[in-house]
Amino acid sequence: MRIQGPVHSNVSVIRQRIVRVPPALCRSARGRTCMQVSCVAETSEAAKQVPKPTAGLSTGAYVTNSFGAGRVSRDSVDEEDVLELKNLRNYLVPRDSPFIVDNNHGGGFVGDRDRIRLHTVEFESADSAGSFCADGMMTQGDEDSCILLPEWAIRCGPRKTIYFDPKQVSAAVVTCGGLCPGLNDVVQNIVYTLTDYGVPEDNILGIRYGLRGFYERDAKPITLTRKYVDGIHLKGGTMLGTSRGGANVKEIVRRIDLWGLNMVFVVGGNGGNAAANAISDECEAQGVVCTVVGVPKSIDNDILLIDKCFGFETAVEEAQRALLAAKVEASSARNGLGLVKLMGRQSGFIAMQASMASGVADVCLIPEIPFRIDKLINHIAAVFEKQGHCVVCIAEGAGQDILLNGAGGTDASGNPILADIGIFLRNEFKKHFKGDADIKYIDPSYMIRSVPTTSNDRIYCKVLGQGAVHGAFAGYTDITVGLVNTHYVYLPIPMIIQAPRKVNPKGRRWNRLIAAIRQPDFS
Ligand SMILES: Nc1ncnc2c1ncn2[C@@H]1O[C@H](COP(=O)(O)OP(=O)(O)OP(=O)(O)O)[C@@H](O)[C@H]1O
Ligand SMILES: O=P(O)(O)OC[C@H]1O[C@](O)(CO)[C@@H](O)[C@@H]1O
Repeated sequence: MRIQGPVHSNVSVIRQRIVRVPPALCRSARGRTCMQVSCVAETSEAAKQVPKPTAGLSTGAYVTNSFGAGRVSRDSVDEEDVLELKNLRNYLVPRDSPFIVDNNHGGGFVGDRDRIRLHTVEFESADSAGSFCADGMMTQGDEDSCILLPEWAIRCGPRKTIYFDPKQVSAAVVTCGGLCPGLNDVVQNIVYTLTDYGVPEDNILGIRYGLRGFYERDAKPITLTRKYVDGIHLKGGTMLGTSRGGANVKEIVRRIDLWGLNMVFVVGGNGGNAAANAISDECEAQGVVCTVVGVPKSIDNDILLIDKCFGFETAVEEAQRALLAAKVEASSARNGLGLVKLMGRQSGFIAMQASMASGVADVCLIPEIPFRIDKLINHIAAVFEKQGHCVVCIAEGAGQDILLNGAGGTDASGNPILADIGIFLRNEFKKHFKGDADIKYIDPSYMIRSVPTTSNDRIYCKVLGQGAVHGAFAGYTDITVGLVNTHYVYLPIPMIIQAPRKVNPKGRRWNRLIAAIRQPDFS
């Protein structure tokens, strides 16, 4: 549907204002400055200086910084202390959900004001581990990048009132970026849920080979019927195909308009969600009424706020197998050194979790924490001394600063092309230990991300696929769906794409690992 003039989505006005946050919120960040939200020191004098909410800004309402938001008061939470979502409801006609006849199979519905708490831990003091940025999220893995968040996020799920006539829906599904276990599962469940609502099968398009498939002549979209997607979850990869680059947003929106699409589902990572956001903005600018919903996919697990991305658990399962193989090889040789390189361009979640899960890693190196080769080699020598062999796990993005000839440049999507730290380390180890160590190097990267999902991930993908469609029928746009604090929520895309999520070097998870493997500081 096209309307005259730009679409002004029915989002309540977001007030661009930087606030001084009252002391209660700064308990864990005493005296520090949070990014874009200045925290007031915890003194009564400072407390007096906290400005009163201005007219129109009700107590407990939230105020935004770049996109995140700072709570005004913990004690006066009201409906507005929530991560707001854009919607197109002003341009759509509300109607009953088709599932209302049997009360959604007896299971009931989710209300628009159902919400999930974002701040779940109450810390005793600023000394408690993880207390810094307790009421927000860190975008850079360091303390200065803390962005405060409101108290609540809107709950994901089916609504009693929907804003599209299912018979009039024309939808498209696209997968983009690198592979990740579960892509097919998500596509399948989007198709199943759309047709459950009553969307005609002929009206569901699968876009081929990523975003370029919207407009490239040699990759025509396919029609996604239930039969077509039956059983695709048993295979790895994506039956739609994927690619990097090719995000010509104007051209994409031209096709959306031409084909009369009113729902677009983008299954992608930080890049794919940035594309979804750009498409949503362009639709708005061109007056094209089309809801754009992201499903966050990242084998690196680097999406802000989301507990874990789909496919990540499967990836860890596969990755730890490589570590187990390295252990067998290493422990069968005198001074055996098993070196495993895992994916993780900017975030070391796979390496950290696989190291922890395997129980065999002696060293784990991740992009977030710099290391010195001499210190690393000294430690490996000490491990040889103690147990006769050593297993080292390294994320591909680790140690880029020490590589003499970085690969440089960017891929078609603008992601940095990394130099191969695995090969580099193997050569350094060979140079140093000469014949005194038996080095086995394993790089299972593409094997890990090409497998089908484990059962937990399969279930997760089902919920995400269903949730994405429920969100679209609810009239929301520019949203993504994910698990946050173990509940399913809708999040505004601009909030999650501010930066890739990183391992917190001072967080409990990393701390647990280095304590378990007795890893010293290599910096
Ligand atoms: N800022 C952006 N605006 C519009 N499109 C973008 C933007 N960033 C990336 N894209 C597009 O989104 C698509 C996916 O991006 P990218 O290749 O970076 O993978 P991703 O979605 O981040 O997944 P992965 O985690 O596998 O890297 C590409 O087609 C890319 O051109
Ligand atoms: O070789 P490709 O397909 O560009 O993907 C490699 C990248 O994709 C990811 O799997 C996900 O972003 C990274 O870990 C990795 O660096």
